[in-house]
Amino acid sequence: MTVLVRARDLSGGYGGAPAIDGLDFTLRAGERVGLLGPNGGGKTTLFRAVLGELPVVRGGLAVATRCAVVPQTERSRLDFPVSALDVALMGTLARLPWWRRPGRADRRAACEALERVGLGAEARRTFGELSGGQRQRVLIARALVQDAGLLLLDEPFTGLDEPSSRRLEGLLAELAADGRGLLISTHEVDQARAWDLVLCLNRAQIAFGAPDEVLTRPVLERTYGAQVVELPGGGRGVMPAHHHDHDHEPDRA
Ligand SMILES: Nc1ncnc2c1ncn2[C@@H]1O[C@H](COP(=O)(O)OP(=O)(O)OP(=O)(O)O)[C@@H](O)[C@H]1O
Repeated sequence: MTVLVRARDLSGGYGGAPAIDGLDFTLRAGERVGLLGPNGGGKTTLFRAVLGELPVVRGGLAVATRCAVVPQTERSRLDFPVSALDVALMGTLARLPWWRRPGRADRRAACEALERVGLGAEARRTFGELSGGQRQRVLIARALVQDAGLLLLDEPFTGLDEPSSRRLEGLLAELAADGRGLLISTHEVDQARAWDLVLCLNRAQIAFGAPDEVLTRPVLERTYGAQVVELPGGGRGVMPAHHHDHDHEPDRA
């Protein structure tokens, strides 16, 4: 399969110590790669490197396709009176010269993308009135209109209920089957199990490979520090960083 992203000993950051250090991975067309890491682990920084927004300090990063970001909908402005179609149509702006307004063909492409994500009937609805899962799918439609071969999804399952999550998972599987690459950031271990490959990142690359091989207790503990806990009733959880970060001294008797 075509290689879309290849990182070799990649390090980059914001001028001080590297925020990502020594990354080695390959993402091919048709693959869904989960990007797992704690707060501040470098997930957003890696996205920015892939988008070409961050100078590479060391190593190499080759990106062989157009990329589009699918942001968290919580961070999107929800009080604009824009329709789902308007948001999808924004995807055409990346392709148009600055002096051209979107035309009929662009509107058709935006409508088709909304159909593709199962929201053809919601095109006229106000973006902010849609459910979280629907907004996420509109933002995916926008990325499809950008004709992106690689989608960078920033914690797309945050705040979604179970049916919306299943539906989104199904859509991501279809997009991968179409030959797109997906890089999907998440805090959640169980979410990462759903993907073809997982990249564990805590500034340095901790592991990269199939979920069964990668998501072991030692790897998770190195990814999250000491934050992996056994859950009552079985399974493992990762404590959110703010529950036990260094800001709080342990109680002393
Ligand atoms: N614009 C910036 N300038 C300087 N340092 C930055 C900048 N953005 C991020 N950093 C630093 O780079 C490191 C990695 O941050 P990054 O946002 O990539 O992590 P993340 O995994 O996306 O975290 P989160 O899950 O909380 O979004 C952090 O130490 C952060 O403080």
